[in-house]
Amino acid sequence: MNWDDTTEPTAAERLVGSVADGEDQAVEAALRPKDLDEFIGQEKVREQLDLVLRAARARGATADHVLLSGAPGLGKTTLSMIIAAEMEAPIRITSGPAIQHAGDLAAILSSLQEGEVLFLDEIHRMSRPAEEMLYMAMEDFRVDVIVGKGPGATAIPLELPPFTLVGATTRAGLLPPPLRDRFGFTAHMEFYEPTELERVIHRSANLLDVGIEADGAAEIAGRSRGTPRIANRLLRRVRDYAQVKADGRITREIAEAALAVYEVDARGLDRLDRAVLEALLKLFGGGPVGLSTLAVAVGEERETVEEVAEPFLVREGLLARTPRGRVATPAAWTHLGIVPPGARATGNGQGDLFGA
Ligand SMILES: Nc1ncnc2c1ncn2[C@@H]1O[C@H](COP(=O)(O)OP(=O)(O)OP(=O)(O)O)[C@@H](O)[C@H]1O
Ligand SMILES: [Mg+2]
Repeated sequence: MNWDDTTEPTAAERLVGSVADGEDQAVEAALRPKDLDEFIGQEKVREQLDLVLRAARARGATADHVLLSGAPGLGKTTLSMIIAAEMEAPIRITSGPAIQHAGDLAAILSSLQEGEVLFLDEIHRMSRPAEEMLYMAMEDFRVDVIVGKGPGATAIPLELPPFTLVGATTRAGLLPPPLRDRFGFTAHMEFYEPTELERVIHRSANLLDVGIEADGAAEIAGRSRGTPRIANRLLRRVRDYAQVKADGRITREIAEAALAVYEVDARGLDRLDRAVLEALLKLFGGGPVGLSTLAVAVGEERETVEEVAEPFLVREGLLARTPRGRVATPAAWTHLGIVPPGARATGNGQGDLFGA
């Protein structure tokens, strides 16, 4: 399998997908917190980063290199911009896939100003030669520029001004250890708690000039899969609904009705997630069942089920991957409101869906 591609497979335009779509990109800049105080949640990361940056400022030095790792939409790009803002330094933004040749990187590095923040998104997707050049740049603030080809090629050493590299990756495990080790500080971003997402939603609603009640924000937060990007996206869709179907104000009822239209359920599962779970429960008695069989049952590609639907179901404790196949957890039966076949003899007063 080719793990080089970090984008999710196409489960076309999922409302609960965590990777940014075009609309997200257009509006996200306006919703980004500008400094550490405004950045919600991630308490540990904020506290540690605050120390790193304060200490550097006090020394009048350039901050150490920072690696940000975490799932899409948790705030890595946002934090990189905050780091630059807190250091009152300019920021240069590029990404691993944009750096094909070591020369591309040399050109960027050699044009950095002293103290500048270089944000290297998707750093795990950089080419090998560029990566090796980066090792030296990070450690010694120096690069060797190769001039000429073949036997006549010579390496010309080039001094660089001190800079701060901020690398971001959704897959820290894919980074070669020599690269990982050259970061002075690594921040692991976690999924957000619902109460934190409520604060994200209130803040965004405020910026978008949308009226929202506490209940309404809580309802959206609970369906946002621990991800600010998804919270902001659901907020925009609920806002649309509130404007068209009501007076524009977001209440719990409005949020529920809007998200029912978009088929995002109370735990943030969408149609695909539910289809997978439903097939597992109804057709295979909760499993174990092989991935391929499950995929055929829901009419999707294996990869779509495995990479798009399953990670969240596993994270939520609704599905388990076992050596014998996929298995539903008790929480899955509860969530879909289906009584497991073995449970009817217990006579606990629940409806018997399977006949007497
Ligand atoms: N802690 C936070 N507080 C408030 N808003 C946040 C926070 N983290 C992220 N956001 C919002 O979520 C959106 C996505 O964040 P961002 O682009 O920084 O994610 P990312 O981790 O860089 O994602 P990707 O891996 O796709 O590049 C932004 O609009 C940002 O405003
Ligand atoms: Mg980003």
